[in-house]
Amino acid sequence: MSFTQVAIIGLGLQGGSIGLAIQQYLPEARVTGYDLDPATRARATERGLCHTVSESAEDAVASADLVIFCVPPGAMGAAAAPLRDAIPAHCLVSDVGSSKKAISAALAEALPDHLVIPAHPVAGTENSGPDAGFASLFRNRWCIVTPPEPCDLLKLTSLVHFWEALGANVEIMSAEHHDLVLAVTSHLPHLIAYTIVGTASDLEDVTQGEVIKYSAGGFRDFTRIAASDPTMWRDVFLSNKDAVLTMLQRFTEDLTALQRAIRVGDGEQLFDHFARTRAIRRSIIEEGQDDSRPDFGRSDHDGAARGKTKG
Ligand SMILES: NC(=O)c1ccc[n+]([C@@H]2O[C@H](COP(=O)([O-])OP(=O)(O)OC[C@H]3O[C@@H](n4cnc5c(N)ncnc54)[C@H](O)[C@@H]3O)[C@@H](O)[C@H]2O)c1
Ligand SMILES: O=C(O)C(=O)C[C@]1(C(=O)O)C=C[C@@H](O)C=C1
Repeated sequence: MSFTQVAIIGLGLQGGSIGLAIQQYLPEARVTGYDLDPATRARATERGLCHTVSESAEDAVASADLVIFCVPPGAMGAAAAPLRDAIPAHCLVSDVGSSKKAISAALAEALPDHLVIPAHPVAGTENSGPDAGFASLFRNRWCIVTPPEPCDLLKLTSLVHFWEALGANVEIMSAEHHDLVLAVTSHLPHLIAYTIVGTASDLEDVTQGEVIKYSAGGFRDFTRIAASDPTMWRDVFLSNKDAVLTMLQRFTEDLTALQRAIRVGDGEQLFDHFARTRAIRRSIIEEGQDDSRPDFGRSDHDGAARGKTKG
């Protein structure tokens, strides 16, 4: 079974990219959308992110067979609850939230009469809002699906096929496992970037502006990540608190070990550690997951995707 009427709630980076990707890769499907922000709805209409941008969420979902919530993690429940009666009974509900356990619970509570199969496309940029989306965002990227137990196998298969049609490689796992893995591969790196950029900025008083002025490659990479949307990332950390704190504890211990190696002059430990991490980077590139190459997976990127950072 393939979806013929997809409704997207939230028309920023993720919602806009899904809308454009459906129009490009699933031309037989119709896509409707809604965003709480009237300016975003207007811009979504101008950019053609959906076939129809509705003036109410109820209208957007009225004849949907798939509804995807693409709002910040902390807004999922509030966006879904008023739609309990408006979403057709047979319609599958999903989302794209960056954490899964808390969001799955919020959606299940808001929509107790519907089947909710949460998902997380591990694909994004530091940009947000209706100008940020592009059709090829999901190509060659992972999309992690975290079905409830038990789960309607036909609907699960349809959701997997949907993401594959948009170009993603789909992996299925539990919400708990997702949250642990993403805490270390995505959430912690963002926390580190937010910290180092804040620290460097605070140090500006001491260095009279030189930290920012002379910052080259390494720091610039951190500033890209630290420009990510504050609302979304506040919600990510609050909704994946336990896993992030577990990983942060481990990270702090490892950092302290390196700190000690520097203090006692243990060059061998430093060299061994850096050699190991360099090998990890190289294996990522060999697996074709390096997105530092220009236009990787973004060949039909329409230029608007590097839209301004919101927030
Ligand atoms: N940005 C990324 O790199 C990335 C990657 C994967 C998943 N995600 C997840 O995708 C979701 C959306 O992120 P994004 O980057 O597209 O954010 P975004 O800020 O670009 O878009 C979110 C949109 O949701 C709208 N919104 C907020 N509350 C709403 C409500 N109650 N009803 C309708 N619309 C509402 C906002 O007006 C905004 O336009 C988040 O849950 C995030 O965790 C983000
Ligand atoms: O490429 C980036 O800018 C991202 O931060 C994307 C990224 C990630 O950490 O990999 C961010 C959050 C997500 O939920 C998924 C993807």
